Amino acid sequence: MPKPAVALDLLLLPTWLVPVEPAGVVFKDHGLGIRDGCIVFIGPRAEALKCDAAQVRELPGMLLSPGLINAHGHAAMTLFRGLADDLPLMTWLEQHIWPAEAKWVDEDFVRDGTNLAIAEQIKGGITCFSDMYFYPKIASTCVHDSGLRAQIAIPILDFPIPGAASADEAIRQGIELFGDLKHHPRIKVAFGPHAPYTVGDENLEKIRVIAEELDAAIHMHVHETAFEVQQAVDNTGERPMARLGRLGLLGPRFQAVHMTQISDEDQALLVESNCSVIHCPESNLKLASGFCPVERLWQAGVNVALGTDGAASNNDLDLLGETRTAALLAKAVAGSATALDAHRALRMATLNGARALGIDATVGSLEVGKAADLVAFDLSGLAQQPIYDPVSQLIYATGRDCVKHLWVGGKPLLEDGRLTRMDESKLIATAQAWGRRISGHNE
Ligand SMILES: CSC[C@H]1O[C@@H](n2cnc3c(O)ncnc32)[C@H](O)[C@@H]1O
Ligand SMILES: [Zn+2]
Repeated sequence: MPKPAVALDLLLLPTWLVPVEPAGVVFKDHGLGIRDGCIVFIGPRAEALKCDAAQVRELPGMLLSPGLINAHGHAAMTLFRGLADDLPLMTWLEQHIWPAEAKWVDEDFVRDGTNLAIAEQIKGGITCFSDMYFYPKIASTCVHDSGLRAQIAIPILDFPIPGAASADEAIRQGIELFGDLKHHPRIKVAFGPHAPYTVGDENLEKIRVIAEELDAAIHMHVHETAFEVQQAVDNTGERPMARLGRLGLLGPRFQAVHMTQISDEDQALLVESNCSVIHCPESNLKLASGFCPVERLWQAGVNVALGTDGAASNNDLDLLGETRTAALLAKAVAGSATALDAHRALRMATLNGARALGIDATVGSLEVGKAADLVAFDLSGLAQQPIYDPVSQLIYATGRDCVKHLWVGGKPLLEDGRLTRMDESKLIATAQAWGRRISGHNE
């Protein structure tokens, strides 16, 4: 008896298929089949063509990979892009960004800024992002409407913030949003204590208890600069990582963003507790914050994911570019050209991000059974020729302008470089109107 043909909604036939898992593999002339939003088939082209596909899409000259995962950012800060450049972290935050946020951030700002960030990220090959910003309920509505996947981290500080008069209020809102979105297929809610220098022990303990009860992730800026660590040691005699360990916050659900300062004791804590580190190399470079020792962490077994940080400290949400920066910087920091090779860099931008966000059973690699979160990069242009290793070409010689198509859960959000659900000219006009208002040029 001949086997019945596999039924597919969509069959994709790229020149190269990079599954990320197994590591280091490139399949040439293979097909990937999607049914009900999931990957149900991966195999040689000849086998793929035997499937019973409702739609077949040839992708000549294209590399199909898992969608990129931007594991740290502040989406609505796109509207502050370029507002305060070339400054160190604390001057940038205390003298420019926090006053601007106090003046401008409201629900409309977050809606417009988040939609702009979502569109930029889709066009850049990102299928999932982590957001940590004010009015998280608004951001989650934007994500829901867009079709993208996201982790929404509830911002918590010891002082009032836009949308929450106290840390207790922010935590209450977080619990409510967590409950509302518990069964959402694309959105996960996490808790986002801002940083060790803005959240005291009392609130950190509350967050630990609630995150434990809900099995929720904790997403936090940690050890971003040497100044942060030195100030904590001077004031308390304890490094922030040691403090977080003592308070019981560290564990596999803990996402430590930045980590440019890592002593042997800090590294041991990361390894023992199985935390993820989220590396934001361009923000760290631009604010002169320091260098995360990515290769050392990777060799020690720490899961290192990648983030852009907000557009006010980067100044773009280009995770492909960020991956290139990470790969180059890792070599300089390790003093070794073999550090973070192109294949591992792509893994960091995909599967490691999924693992950090606790969604690696669903996304992060091209495997049968996972959701069809995919990006197709066009490598047929002259700047990519000739092609010896398509992954090397993607990381070292390709820009986000080569992103052609993108799917989340099998749904197309980008077709031939065009957004399918968002109006690009409206997004640009809205951002420009905010720019005129913020810069005081609003006649
Ligand atoms: C509570 S999250 C939003 C809060 O964080 C600020 N922020 C943006 N980028 C950074 C960074 O790199 N380090 C510390 N804080 C940052 C943002 O402006 C909001 O106030
Ligand atoms: Zn940040």
